[in-house]
Amino acid sequence: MGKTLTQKIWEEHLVRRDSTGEDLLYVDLHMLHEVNTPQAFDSLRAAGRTVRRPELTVATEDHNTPTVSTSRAIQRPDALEQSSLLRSNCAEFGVRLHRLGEPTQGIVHVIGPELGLTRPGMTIVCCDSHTTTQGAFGTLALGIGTKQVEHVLATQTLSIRRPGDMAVTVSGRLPDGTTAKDLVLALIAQIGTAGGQGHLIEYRGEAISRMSMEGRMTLCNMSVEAGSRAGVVAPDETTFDYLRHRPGMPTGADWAAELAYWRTLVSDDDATFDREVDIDAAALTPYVSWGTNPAQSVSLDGRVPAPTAFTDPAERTAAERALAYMDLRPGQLMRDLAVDTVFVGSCTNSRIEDLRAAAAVLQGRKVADSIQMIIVPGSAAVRRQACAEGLDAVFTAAGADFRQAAGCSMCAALNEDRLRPGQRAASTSNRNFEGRQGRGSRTHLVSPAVAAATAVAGTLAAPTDL
Ligand SMILES: CC(C)[C@H](C(=O)O)[C@@H](O)C(=O)O
Ligand code: SF4
Repeated sequence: MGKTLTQKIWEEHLVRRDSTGEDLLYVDLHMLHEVNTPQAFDSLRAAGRTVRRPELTVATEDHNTPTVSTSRAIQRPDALEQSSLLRSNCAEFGVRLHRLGEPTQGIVHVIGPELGLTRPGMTIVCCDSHTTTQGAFGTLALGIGTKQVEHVLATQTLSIRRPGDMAVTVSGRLPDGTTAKDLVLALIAQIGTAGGQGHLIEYRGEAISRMSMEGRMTLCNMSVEAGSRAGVVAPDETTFDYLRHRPGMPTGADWAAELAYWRTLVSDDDATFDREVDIDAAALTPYVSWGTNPAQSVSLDGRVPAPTAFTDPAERTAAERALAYMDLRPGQLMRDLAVDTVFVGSCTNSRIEDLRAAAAVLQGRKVADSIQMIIVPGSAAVRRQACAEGLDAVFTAAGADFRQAAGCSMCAALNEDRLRPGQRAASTSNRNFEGRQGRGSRTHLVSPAVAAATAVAGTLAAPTDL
């Protein structure tokens, strides 16, 4: 019987299978950031162990770091402690750390691909749920917890039960102005936040083949918001073109050999999936979230739903609670909702293509007086590229605040960038949970183009509304 892409990668990395059904997988790349890691290093030290493969372990500073300047000190004492522990732990155990201020620093899921660390067929783990992002390269990229981080540090292996395979086939083409972000919000609205639970999602179909690497990363990034352990896209010419000139890529015959292997990383025609979902790309429109989980999303053309529209009692209760928290009434037009803040950033949408999309809308326009717009690059390299293309001038002329330093920023409000209680944001991030962008904050998840159009209009808007 044929194999799926994830089966192929899994088998290639299988060290052994134990009697309980747990598999021990070899890990090709272990990524770290300041959150969730101090305890793992403490336990490692207490057990008298070292990092088994420091050269396959890479760290960056992203969650707690300031964005106004690379030289600003971290303000929150606990965040400062976490960050200094990452620095001392990396120094002690010989792990390469991409520090704030270095040209290679950035959000962990943004720098992996950028630095050529992420390659098809690899297993990648990181102490962060959105590690799924890197599945866009045909890698098995999994988020892990602190206990597992310690295990991987010590052994370079991960103990894990194999999830099922799920195919999401997106046929047809996305209409102009509808992006990977809209697709993934529509998908999660359709299948729910548990729709991918117990599965690894493979995205396939014409719309995926036509999608840029940035778009595929956005899609795979939010796979975890559908409850899935990972999202993957089979590598193709788009992937190879993205990787060809990355640092450390092989050249000549070695590149040809890599390519030949990477081309085998596709699901066989007769491979079977445990669950299949089909989506018609042509029927999609820009999507926005109205509630407090990503599944509570509708078309921008739509209205805030009434809780009575949900037949499932749990969903109805969740909708009631979300409307109260978000201060919304059933029937309100999404386009009528005014926001205070627009945030373009996060590992979902902070890459160069996202910044270009925002700049294309802001070009020759002004951010509304009522709005604060902040744009935070996903990495120092994205910022340099944006400046080289003159996007910084577009942002500044429009009245947006293009931050100096890369990081997670207002996505999770672990640094100083946060909303005040009751403030409403259009945000290109991936989570709209209660309090996610600061205590009492209200988040509407959107694409970069919708974010920028909203900044100009003052209310949720698409570029075509301007
Ligand atoms: C802090 C980190 C562990 C967390 C995650 O795992 O995703 C964060 O990145 C998030 O997005 O909520
Ligand atoms: S940008 Fe947001 S979602 Fe991504 S890793 Fe940082 S906090 Fe998590």
